[in-house]
Amino acid sequence: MEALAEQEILITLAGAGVVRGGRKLVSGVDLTIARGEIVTLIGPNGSGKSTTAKLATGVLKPSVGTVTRQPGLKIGYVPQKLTIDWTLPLTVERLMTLTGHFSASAIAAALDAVGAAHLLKAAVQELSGGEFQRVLFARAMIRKPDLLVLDEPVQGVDFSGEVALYDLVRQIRDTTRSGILMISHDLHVVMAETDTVICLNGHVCCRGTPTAVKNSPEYLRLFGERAGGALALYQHHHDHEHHDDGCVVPEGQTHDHSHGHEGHDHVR
Ligand SMILES: Nc1ncnc2c1ncn2[C@@H]1O[C@H](COP(=O)(O)OP(=O)(O)OP(=O)(O)O)[C@@H](O)[C@H]1O
Repeated sequence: MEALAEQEILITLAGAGVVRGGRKLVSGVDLTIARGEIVTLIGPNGSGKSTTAKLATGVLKPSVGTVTRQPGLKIGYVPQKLTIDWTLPLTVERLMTLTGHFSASAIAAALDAVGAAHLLKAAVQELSGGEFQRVLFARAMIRKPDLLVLDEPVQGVDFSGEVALYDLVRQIRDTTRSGILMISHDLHVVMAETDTVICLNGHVCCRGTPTAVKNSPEYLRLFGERAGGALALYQHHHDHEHHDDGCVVPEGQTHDHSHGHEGHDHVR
């Protein structure tokens, strides 16, 4: 992340809370999301992750505190579940146009950006979990959002698919410079590239970099027994270089703009 003064803040929640039927669903939430920042919400079931995301996106209004969004902010949303009539045939191409009219070239570009260009004519019913998530990413990104909200992006995806999807999230952040708000329903796995983890338990229990949260007494108190004291960080290191368009430079070729990357492993 850039220095604080240079950050373009997209959304600010200040002391925000939601009360329903006299009950506080979530309270006292302070958070900002800046352009190019990845913020991940974690917490047990019912701790207020979805409610906080809804406050940020404007689906819910705060009962207490304030929520400020940059004027004209465009938000792309990747839902946790999509209600589809699985008995009706539906191609990826058609799914992309269900919620808006987009040109064939815009659809092709959005699918290409998530590595799913070849799936244009595929039946949605026949996609793997990881392919389906990629198509949902493309569907959210086709509007070129300033902020992408991902509700459990790796749900129903096996480990190698999970690694690839986290890579894709990082790549989307790097290429589009959108802000990313991620809800992780898995308590213990957070993308290491997350700039800020916010751990909720009806209120903000702790926050910081993944490493800071992993070591914080509040996190250990909240999840210690179940988590075995470990917040697993998915990490990405490079031993390859990228062209300016993000493509990997083939082995044996050189690229002027060295990224200074070292080592390549995926750890979680
Ligand atoms: N519209 C609503 N009216 C009343 N209570 C609600 C409403 N929406 C959510 N809640 C309650 O608010 C609390 C926070 O819910 P929320 O969905 O934000 O949690 P979460 O952390 O996203 O949970 P999960 O991991 O289970 O999805 C829960 O106790 C939930 O039952």
